[in-house]
Amino acid sequence: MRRAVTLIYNPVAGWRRRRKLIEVVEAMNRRGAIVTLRETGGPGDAERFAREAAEAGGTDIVVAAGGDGTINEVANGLVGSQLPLGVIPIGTANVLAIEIGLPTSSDELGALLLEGRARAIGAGRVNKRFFLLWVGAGFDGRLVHAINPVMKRRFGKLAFVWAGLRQIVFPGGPRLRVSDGVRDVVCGWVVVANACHYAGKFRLAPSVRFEDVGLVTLCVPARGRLGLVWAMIALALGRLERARNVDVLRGPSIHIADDGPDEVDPVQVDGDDMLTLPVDVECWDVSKAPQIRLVMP
Ligand SMILES: Nc1ncnc2c1ncn2[C@@H]1O[C@H](COP(=O)(O)OP(=O)(O)OP(=O)(O)O)[C@@H](O)[C@H]1O
Repeated sequence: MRRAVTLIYNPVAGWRRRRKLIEVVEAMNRRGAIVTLRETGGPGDAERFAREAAEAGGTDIVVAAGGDGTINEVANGLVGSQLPLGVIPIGTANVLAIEIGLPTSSDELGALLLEGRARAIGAGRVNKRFFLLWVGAGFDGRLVHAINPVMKRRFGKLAFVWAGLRQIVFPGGPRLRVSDGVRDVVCGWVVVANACHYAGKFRLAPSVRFEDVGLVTLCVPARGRLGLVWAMIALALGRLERARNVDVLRGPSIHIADDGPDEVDPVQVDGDDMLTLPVDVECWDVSKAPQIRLVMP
């Protein structure tokens, strides 16, 4: 059983879910764990805290308490160490928690973090940075870039809906060129997925299982209003991956670039506005080192 827990907490993640965090910490304390809390003050802190915990030693697990962006940072900080990564999902969308089926009961989650098995997971790398869920450009890169953090904190998922509607009403995103070395596709929205779920419980890529090796790249034509509305409906129905006008690439390395005039095109990584085009994405399966070890049910 793990006893020494480093808890990296993002106080601005999520939407009124602090109660959940307290309950899980209490559940771990009841089982004899000693929890050291580190609160982030801005982007980059979670990754640095995780790296410091790994270098200092004396901790059995590093737990990310926040949303998918915080988990991404902690995972990147732990890469190369043998320390397991645990998750307390208190973010806005919490897609990783849905994907791996984390228990919703705080007591069960506390027990899992201390006693659950840590498994090496397949992931992806984008411009040498690890991601667990997806990399997106075009429609969702712009959407995440446009989200106002104050609105997100205040209105939670509604902030995404609002930003999405704005993208649909005022379309005109970049033309993207996506290549896996074999095929070259031009589209308006691309998502490279290591997970099935997307933006909550939507099933973006039903053929992907988080536990399995491999990335799936969906190239969606959506640029104009009608195309975007169609893509949202297909996403809501879980049909995007199988739609006839969506090109699906399964190669292990993907290059994404702007096909139009020079613009700065934002790229979302695990739901955070993190990079700009062009990007190189590669599959990082469990046979490669270093690894990320995640505590999963
Ligand atoms: N004290 C802070 N002030 C402002 N931003 C912070 C602070 N600490 C961390 N951040 C940044 O907050 C961003 C959002 O965090 P995170 O993704 O975990 O939450 P979320 O967006 O609410 O959840 P989700 O990704 O599940 O929708 C991250 O990019 C992180 O770097």
